[in-house]
Amino acid sequence: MAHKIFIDGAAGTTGLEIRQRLSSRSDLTLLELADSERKEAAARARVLNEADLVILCLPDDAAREAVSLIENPEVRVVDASTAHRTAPGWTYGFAELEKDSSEKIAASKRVSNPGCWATAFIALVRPLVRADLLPAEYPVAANGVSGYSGGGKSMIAEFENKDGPTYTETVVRGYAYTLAHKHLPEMTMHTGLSHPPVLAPSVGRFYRGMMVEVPLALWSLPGNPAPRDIRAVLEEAYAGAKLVDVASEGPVPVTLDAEALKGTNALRLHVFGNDKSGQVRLVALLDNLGKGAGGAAVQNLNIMLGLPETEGLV
Ligand SMILES: NC(=O)C1=CN([C@@H]2O[C@H](COP(=O)(O)OP(=O)(O)OC[C@H]3O[C@@H](n4cnc5c(N)ncnc54)[C@H](OP(=O)(O)O)[C@@H]3O)[C@@H](O)[C@H]2O)C=CC1
Ligand SMILES: CC(=O)N[C@@H](CCC(=O)OP(=O)(O)O)C(=O)O
Repeated sequence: MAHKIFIDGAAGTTGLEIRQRLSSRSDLTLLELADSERKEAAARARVLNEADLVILCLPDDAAREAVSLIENPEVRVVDASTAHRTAPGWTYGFAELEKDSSEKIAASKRVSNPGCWATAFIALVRPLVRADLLPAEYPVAANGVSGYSGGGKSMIAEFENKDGPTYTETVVRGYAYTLAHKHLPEMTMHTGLSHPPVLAPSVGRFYRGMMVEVPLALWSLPGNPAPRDIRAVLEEAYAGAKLVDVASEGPVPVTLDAEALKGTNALRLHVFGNDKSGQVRLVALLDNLGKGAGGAAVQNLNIMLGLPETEGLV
């Protein structure tokens, strides 16, 4: 029998993406609410408790509320918001991260979907911390640019709705100058770093796609690792993964495009190094709505329901 799935927040940016990925699948039945009911707690509570698995594509407070409305102990949850990414009792839904991540996701009733900046950063840094190439105390920084769909409907309106009150002509803008970006807690916890990284994000005038960079001065690390040591650790960490790969060491590209993986569920890691200067630039490319949100949520759903990990994805 088909598994019953409810997407709470199905009319939002992430919800629509996920709906699109699931709607043609014959192994799933989507439970849906009429537009007039989609924000009514009683109607949501009914379908939240009827489903085998729910995906929350809501602002953080509404995601917490949705979890509180679930009384049926059989219902399984994938939360795409920031609300539960470091919460006890929740499994971090990054299937490729640790050798047993997929197994833990499969066994869990509560799975939090990683943030898009966090996905890129953790993918690059966690294997290096685990291999002791990067000491947990090391002061790591990261920068990058995301498409504006990363900010959901309100940011999409800022960039697209010419007649709206928040419209902007901006091409690239930095943000998070409070040094308190909402992904920092998960970035710290799930890499094993002792301190939050310094994150310098920006958003650009393109809909989807992102590029995140972690520059490292290898000469300052214990044991003076070479760029090839960093590459070897990352290649080993993601060997066999279908959605994450380390770009092969070929001719160094002149430029990289933040939109390179838009429309895909892939996460590609690049290692650019210079042996003489003892420096590397680690770069992750992904689609914020793919492996950065909807793609990862569908991957987690597949794993939790015992379906092939990449069903409906590649
Ligand atoms: N966009 C992205 O790239 C990513 C987003 N996420 C996370 O996914 C979640 C959704 O984000 P996103 O899709 O971008 O945001 P959107 O603003 O595009 O969508 C949120 C949806 O939730 C609906 N909603 C708000 N409050 C309630 C409520 N109380 N009950 C039911 N529905 C409600 C909104 O309704 P209405 O349409 O009326 O406004 C909207 O449709 C967020 O937590 C976000 O942080 C995670 C990774 C990446
Ligand atoms: C461009 C932009 O504003 N992006 C959002 C993150 C999008 C995202 O992935 O946030 P969650 O995963 O936490 O929902 C931001 O940096 O706040």
